[in-house]
Amino acid sequence: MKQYHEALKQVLSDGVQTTDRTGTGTIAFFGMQCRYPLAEGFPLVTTKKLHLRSIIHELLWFLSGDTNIRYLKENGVSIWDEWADEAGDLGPVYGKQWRRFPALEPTDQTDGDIALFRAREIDQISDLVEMIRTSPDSRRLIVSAWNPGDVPEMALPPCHTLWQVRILGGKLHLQLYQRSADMFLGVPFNIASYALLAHMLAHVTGYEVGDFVHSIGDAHIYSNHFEQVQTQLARTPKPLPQLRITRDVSSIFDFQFDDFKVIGYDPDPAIRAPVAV
Ligand SMILES: Nc1nc(=O)c2c([nH]1)NC[C@@H]1CN(c3ccc(C(=O)N[C@@H](CCC(=O)O)C(=O)O)cc3)CN21
Ligand SMILES: O=c1ccn([C@H]2C[C@H](O)[C@@H](COP(=O)(O)O)O2)c(=O)[nH]1
Repeated sequence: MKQYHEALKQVLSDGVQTTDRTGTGTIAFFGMQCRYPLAEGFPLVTTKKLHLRSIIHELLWFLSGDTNIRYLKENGVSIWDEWADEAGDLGPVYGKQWRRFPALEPTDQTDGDIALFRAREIDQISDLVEMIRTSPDSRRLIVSAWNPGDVPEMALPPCHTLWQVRILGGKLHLQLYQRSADMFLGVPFNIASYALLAHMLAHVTGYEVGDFVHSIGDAHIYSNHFEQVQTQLARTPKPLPQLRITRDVSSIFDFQFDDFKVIGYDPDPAIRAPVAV
């Protein structure tokens, strides 16, 4: 995970102090890209202990189309608690947009001089897997969580905004555009989550895993994470663990928590930090 350490160092050295929505204050650097060749190992940060459990459950929850934190809570995952309402709802966030992106289809009917449209929902994940199978040379393999019409209804507008898959040389590559990145708390989760997604997609479509490319808009370190970042940067990254999918799964929606094993993860101790809400 040298790339992640380099990214933290770049924010510290080239970033600019700024205010932000949460009132915490950050050092921010705009526009960066890191590449993680997934064949070299699973990109799980080793210089602090990460809960892969939370990461796996969160991804399965996105893929199921759920936007209520009930499933996460039942599985001991608390990372979304601060943003949910009393009923546990987050509004039309990732799960909704990935699986049921709202769209309007024109009809040839009218009501007086008003044109009538039919409401439909686009399952971007099913469509993506289908497109990988039928047009593997496509440059249009895109999933968007950013839906301007729904943003006002969301507890938090999507940070991981849009991602693209590309099949090249028998390998499945995945690039994420993340508009806003909490480099200390969120980013280690985001890297592992999208690397896991690339493994899952490669598994169900029969490709080798290629690179995970992480493109970031606003890369920031919160002012109450500076000490933690120094502690982490003083540690030396260890060899990466390996991810094994232990069952032959044919649908992207059939994965279960127990299908994933991480071998050889030997992290340094966890580093606690407050999350900016
Ligand atoms: N400011 C901020 N940063 C984020 O990373 C973030 C948000 N807000 N809002 C929505 C989600 C929630 N995410 C979170 C929230 C908390 C942790 C966190 O506290 N991580 C701890 C412990 C995690 C655990 O319980 O497993 C860590 O040490 O990594 C991580 C990601 C990522 N996102
Ligand atoms: O997956 C995630 C989700 C959220 N974040 C961080 C990035 C920012 O620190 C906040 C969101 O605040 P905005 O004002 O909406 O940008 O959450 C993350 O890093 N990863």
